[in-house]
Amino acid sequence: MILEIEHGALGFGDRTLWHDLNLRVEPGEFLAVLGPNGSGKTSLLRTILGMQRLDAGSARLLGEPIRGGDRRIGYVPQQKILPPGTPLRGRDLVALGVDGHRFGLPVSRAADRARAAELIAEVGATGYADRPIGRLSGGEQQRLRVAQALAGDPVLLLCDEPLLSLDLQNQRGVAELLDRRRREHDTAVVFVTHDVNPVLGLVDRVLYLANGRFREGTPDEVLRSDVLSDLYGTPVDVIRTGGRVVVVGGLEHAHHAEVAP
Ligand SMILES: Nc1ncnc2c1ncn2[C@@H]1O[C@H](COP(=O)(O)OP(=O)(O)OP(=O)(O)O)[C@@H](O)[C@H]1O
Repeated sequence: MILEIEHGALGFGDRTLWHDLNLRVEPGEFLAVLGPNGSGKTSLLRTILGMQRLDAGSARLLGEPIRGGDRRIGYVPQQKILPPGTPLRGRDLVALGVDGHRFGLPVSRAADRARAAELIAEVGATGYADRPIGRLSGGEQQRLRVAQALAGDPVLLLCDEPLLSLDLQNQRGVAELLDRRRREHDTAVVFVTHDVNPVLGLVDRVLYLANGRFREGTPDEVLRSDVLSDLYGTPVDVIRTGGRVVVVGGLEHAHHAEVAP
């Protein structure tokens, strides 16, 4: 098992984000973390990264207590498009992932350069890796961020809304990249998103956070009107149409992007 959270609880002030959270993630598994704004999705990733302590319970990576800065975890943070003037090439961004953690130590530069080139090729970015990163499209920048996250050859990849602001074609491209990684290397993927549709075909299990509670299971087990109505505590309709899932209702809680027009 890659990740195990037992009886996890987290809150801020008198607000509980989630409690009694039991979660196991197996090698190669794709877990989507869903839920409305503020339900604690990013905080869950920060907990797994060791940047946020649980109020109760335990979190383990490969059987050991979570510690910060573990290179066996790759992280694709919430996307920020970099401004055109950013004085960095795509290749530099990836190289930071390769040698950034050994800053100040003698390093084998040639080996690092070769590793960066290998990662860049893995995400299909060789053609533009030497251009200023701020001049690349959102999709191109995102591929390079994924390459950086893969630098430590992670067993677990945490992705926070990695498809945000990408067009459909780029959404598909980045999702396929993550999918290939888990199939070829058995890397587990924990993927935070407000819209499950772009990855619905890849998702093994869903963790749905809302109202200080959660539901966990396959998409068919969780993305159901009765299950989400119970979770939100208000009537919610889950509509499946044209291969998509649309969550309607629970308006004051649901994320706008999940609500049908
Ligand atoms: N360090 C902190 N101190 C106090 N409150 C915090 C802290 N970190 C997060 N919060 C609060 O916890 C709640 C959950 O935040 P989090 O970013 O995990 O939500 P989210 O589900 O990722 O939301 P979104 O979909 O909007 O990104 C928010 O109300 C946030 O303000």
